[in-house]
Amino acid sequence: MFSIGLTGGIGSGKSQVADWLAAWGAAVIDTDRIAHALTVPGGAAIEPLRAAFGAEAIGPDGALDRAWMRTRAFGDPAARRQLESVLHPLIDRAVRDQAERAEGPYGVYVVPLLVESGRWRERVDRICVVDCDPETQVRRVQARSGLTRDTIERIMSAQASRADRLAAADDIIVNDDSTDLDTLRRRVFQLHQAWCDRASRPADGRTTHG
Ligand SMILES: CC(C)(COP(=O)(O)OP(=O)(O)OC[C@H]1O[C@@H](n2cnc3c(N)ncnc32)[C@H](O)[C@@H]1O)[C@@H](O)C(=O)NCCC(=O)NCCS
Ligand SMILES: Nc1ncnc2c1ncn2[C@@H]1O[C@H](COP(=O)(O)OP(=O)(O)OP(=O)(O)O)[C@@H](O)[C@H]1O
Repeated sequence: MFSIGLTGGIGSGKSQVADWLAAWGAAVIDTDRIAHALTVPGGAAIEPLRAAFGAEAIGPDGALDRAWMRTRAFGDPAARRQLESVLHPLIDRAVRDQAERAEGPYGVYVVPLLVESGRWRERVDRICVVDCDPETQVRRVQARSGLTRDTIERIMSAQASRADRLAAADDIIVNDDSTDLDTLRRRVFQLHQAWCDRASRPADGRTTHG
């Protein structure tokens, strides 16, 4: 299936873009959602995380204590690597399972750490970056979650720079401070049409008429 890797920094607007693409029929596989599903009570990552980080990592309800883990993961690179070494193989397996069942004109993998991981370039046909200035990222995430500026900046500094992300992009969706939701939706719809068109052509890119 023709596939897009959709990425962008925290608060750039990936989920908003992915929600529209899913509503228009694309097969969306979201690694953030998978990561959340793995860490609910009884999720496949709970016992491995308890073993790696101790009982404190798991809340009284049996779910990952996200605030506890956020403080560790974005305060200490070694803790973040340990968390990723537990979660990323499980996320990868779930992505492959979902991809086998995916149906639609094309597939979209939503991957916050796509540029950072380096493994996605050969797995997707195009990389699409949702681009946003850092100040707008902070403002949006504060409005959405109430996290402090300091925490948001720590998360941003654990991610690829805006320049590195843009350098990896085949397609760019501008979603900066001056972009309202209607404008964003129009930009995303144009790309959706281009991808549907591209996906319906043979792999060598030729179009057959008549
Ligand atoms: C540390 C955790 C518990 C914090 O949970 P919290 O509910 O605060 O954040 P949430 O999971 O909704 O992530 C919000 C955003 O943070 C960023 N982020 C998450 N994990 C990472 C990471 N390892 N490195 C850099 N940025 C990250 C992404 O932009 C993500 O969209 C959580 O982010 C987590 O489990 N991360 C490890 C899994 C992972 O690497 N996920 C990202 C891609 S699959
Ligand atoms: N152009 C826009 N105008 C107004 N609000 C927006 C715009 N783009 C995104 N938002 C809002 O900003 C917040 C962040 O967007 P979204 O959750 O889609 O980002 P994300 O890239 O998925 O973030 P994360 O990496 O944290 O998962 C959301 O509350 C979303 O509704």
